[in-house]
Amino acid sequence: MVVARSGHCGHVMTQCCRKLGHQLPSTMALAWKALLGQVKQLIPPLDGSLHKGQSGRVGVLGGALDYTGAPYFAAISALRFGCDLSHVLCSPTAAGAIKSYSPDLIVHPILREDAPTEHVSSELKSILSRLHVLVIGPGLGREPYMQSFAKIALSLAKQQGLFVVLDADALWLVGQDISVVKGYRRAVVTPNVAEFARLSSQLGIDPNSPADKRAALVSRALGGVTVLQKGAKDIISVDAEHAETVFVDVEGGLKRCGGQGDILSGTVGTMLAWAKCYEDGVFGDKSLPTARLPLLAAIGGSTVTRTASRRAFSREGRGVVTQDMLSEVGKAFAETFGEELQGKLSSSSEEEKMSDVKPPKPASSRKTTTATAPPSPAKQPKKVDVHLPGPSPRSATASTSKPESKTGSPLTKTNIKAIHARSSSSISSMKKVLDDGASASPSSATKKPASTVSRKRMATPETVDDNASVAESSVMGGAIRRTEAERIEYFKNQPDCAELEPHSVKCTRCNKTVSLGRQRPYTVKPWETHRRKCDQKLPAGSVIDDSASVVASEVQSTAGGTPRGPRKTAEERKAELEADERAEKVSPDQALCRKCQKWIKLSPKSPYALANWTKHQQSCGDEQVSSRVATAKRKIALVNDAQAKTKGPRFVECAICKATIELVGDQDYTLTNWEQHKQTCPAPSTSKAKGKGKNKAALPTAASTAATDASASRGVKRRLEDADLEAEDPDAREANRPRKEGYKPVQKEAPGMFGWFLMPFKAFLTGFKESIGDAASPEPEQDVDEPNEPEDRDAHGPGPYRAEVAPVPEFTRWKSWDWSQLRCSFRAPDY
Ligand SMILES: NC(=O)C1=CN([C@@H]2O[C@H](COP(=O)(O)OP(=O)(O)OC[C@H]3O[C@@H](n4cnc5c(N)ncnc54)[C@H](OP(=O)(O)O)[C@@H]3O)[C@@H](O)[C@H]2O)[C@@H](O)CC1
Ligand SMILES: Nc1ncnc2c1ncn2[C@@H]1O[C@H](COP(=O)(O)OP(=O)(O)OP(=O)(O)O)[C@@H](O)[C@H]1O
Repeated sequence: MVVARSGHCGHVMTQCCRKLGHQLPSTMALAWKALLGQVKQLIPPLDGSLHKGQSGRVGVLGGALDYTGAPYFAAISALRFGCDLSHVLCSPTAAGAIKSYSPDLIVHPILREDAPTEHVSSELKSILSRLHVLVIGPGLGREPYMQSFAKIALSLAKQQGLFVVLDADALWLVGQDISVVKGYRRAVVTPNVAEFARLSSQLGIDPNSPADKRAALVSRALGGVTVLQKGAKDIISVDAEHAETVFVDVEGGLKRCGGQGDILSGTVGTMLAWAKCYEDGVFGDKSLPTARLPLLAAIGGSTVTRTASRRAFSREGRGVVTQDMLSEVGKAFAETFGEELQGKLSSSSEEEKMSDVKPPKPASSRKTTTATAPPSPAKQPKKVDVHLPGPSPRSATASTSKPESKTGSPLTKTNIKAIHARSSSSISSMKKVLDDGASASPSSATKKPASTVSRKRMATPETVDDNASVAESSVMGGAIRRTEAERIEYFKNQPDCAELEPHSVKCTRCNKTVSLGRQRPYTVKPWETHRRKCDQKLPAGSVIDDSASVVASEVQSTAGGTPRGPRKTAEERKAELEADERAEKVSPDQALCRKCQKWIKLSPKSPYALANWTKHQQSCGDEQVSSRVATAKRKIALVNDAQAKTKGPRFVECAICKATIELVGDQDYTLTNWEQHKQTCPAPSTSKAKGKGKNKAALPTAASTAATDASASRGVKRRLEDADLEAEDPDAREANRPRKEGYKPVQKEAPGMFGWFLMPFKAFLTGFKESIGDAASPEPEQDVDEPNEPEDRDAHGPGPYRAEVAPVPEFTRWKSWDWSQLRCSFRAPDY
């Protein structure tokens, strides 16, 4: 492993060759571990706390007639790596095959060669809005229509701020038009040898430049896009404000069967999906700067993919195929990041499961010949005993009662030292990591699982990091001791501190006095603990560690937060609230949210307190949650709109004038244009259609609209077309219609005395006959509008489907009733 990192004004390069294994200077090993530790911070906890989708929703765009394996490999490896949902967006020519490979994949055959671009675009937009990352390229091919859809998808992904991986034929697209990705730093390109050579020459990179610097040059030429140059060693480089290059030469398999690059794109994709969740605050502490997330994701994906390749090759040797790698991905993950991150239940059954994750057999007992894969000590599975990544502040807080962080890293004093070795700011270079790491003894860095001793220690502020700086503790729970003067200085630099006393300090944020303990003056730990709690109570966007950490400020800038300066006065808060466009009305103790029209209570104590408001805006502005409900409501409105003949998320066809109205807006089913059209349509209202003859045929019923809704855009046939309605009695569907002139009331004689007596029994019999008739009616089903496919119902929720009532049998049928039929009809159905 070689890690190089350079700033603009200097160049720091440290070599750490993993091939030397135990001979490595401990500092080098620690550098790699520190890097992996940062990667680990992107791994979501596997403790049941997250719901479906929060561990990543990955999309793979690719798959045409020739290539069905590539998108499958990418999408399934994303799942095997640990994402929750994996979608494939492909051509219908590939969809059937991909679906048949795995029921775990969600396959959207939307890239139809003959489909209007705007329809595909609208469908892409809808799907992309549900993803965390889009991998473009595996099996994409170079047919113009696939390339053009890929271009649209990339542009939509950029609009939505998605992370993207560009692989295989998507790199062809990039080569044709560099501007599609230039400057988009949430992209990772993963060229193989041939693709890299092509891309470099397209970008005008000097072919005589040093081979290990070319990835950086490509990254720079692409405006800071992360480059993962695949090869005997993977070179991962980003060259933007800060330049960083990481060489991953973790041992891979010896066979280069096709599809391994697709696996890599899937694993990097999942890491990026996690990065998105991390960035959104779903888990973790947001301490990693956004700018580094693609690089870290690439390191994680590359390391695990190569390890999976090695494991599969160890099993199968020359006969290895890419499919063999799939079952190794999870194990390679455990090998890379530690088994505890692969998920552990407390039950013994689960321990059995985890015991499957065995290190490969010693070389002598491996299937592969030792001649082709001679194992060296360094090539033994890497056992990550040291957990360098800092637990999130939350986990660290929790550690008093629970010795392991959320991500499972045991918190020992050794670890804390090692954790401290990790750079806490983007200014600090890998050199700092190495220097710090050097001070930690290698033996201590490689042993000691979490012990009760360390747990106990963790619980005692004095013995742990009562003096750690906020930057250090928030990032890694560091442990350094400071003099009293330094501690006082530390408090002075805290923007939320007031009324500092040796054993107490006031938090201006919550107005509480925080006790600093009696043991030592100006102890930092209790204050930090308080701050973390205080931070958690406030929305994530405003939880900014403004203690001068560049990391924090970078995170803050990406989270769109504003730094917390000195406490604002009521006047200032009022001004801020009034200037906030999202607030329609403002009063000292409440504000009306323009978006959801709810009054948000501020604080009864302090006027114009902003915490609740900010909190509300976060959830109200949460596209994922609220917009889905709103979209569903708009869709239902459209489904029940008789004037909407066919409809999709981005268009409606008017049943009257047959015009197709484009639904323009950020969200699907934005009905503004449609409502406008209804106002101006030649025969706009439903009432006109009713009974007047000329327009009525154009209006399908709500029921038929519902039945055809989701299928309409997908070309599924509709049953009740206009023609059917025309044939029907025009009045047949009106509930209350006036009697016509020809109406004659039914003439019936009044029953006699005995008749009155029998009446209830007759009524009962009639009802009974009818119900039997319904149940046993041998009539075949007639022209029943099939409800939407179950898939559609699942996707869009229940709609107003038409209830079909079987025709009531005639009395003649009752007369010739065969009781044996009755018995049959009541038999439980034979499934
Ligand atoms: N099962 C499936 O469905 C799979 C589908 N796949 C999909 O296929 C599509 C095309 O992808 P591709 O990489 O095969 O490019 P392609 O244009 O055929 O290669 C052009 C020429 O470049 C060279 N060359 C390639 N790689 C090289 C290397 N690493 N190192 C050195 N040279 C290398 C080599 O030329 P040579 O020099 O050997 O003549 C090769 O003939 C893409 O969509 C991909 O996703 C694959 O993922 C595999 C599994
Ligand atoms: N010589 C090598 N030794 C070890 N690992 C390698 C070597 N070359 C590539 N790899 C690894 O194999 C994986 C796929 O790289 P490769 O160059 O085969 O991609 P690709 O050609 O795009 O694959 P695909 O066949 O899916 O298109 C990467 O993880 C890479 O690290």
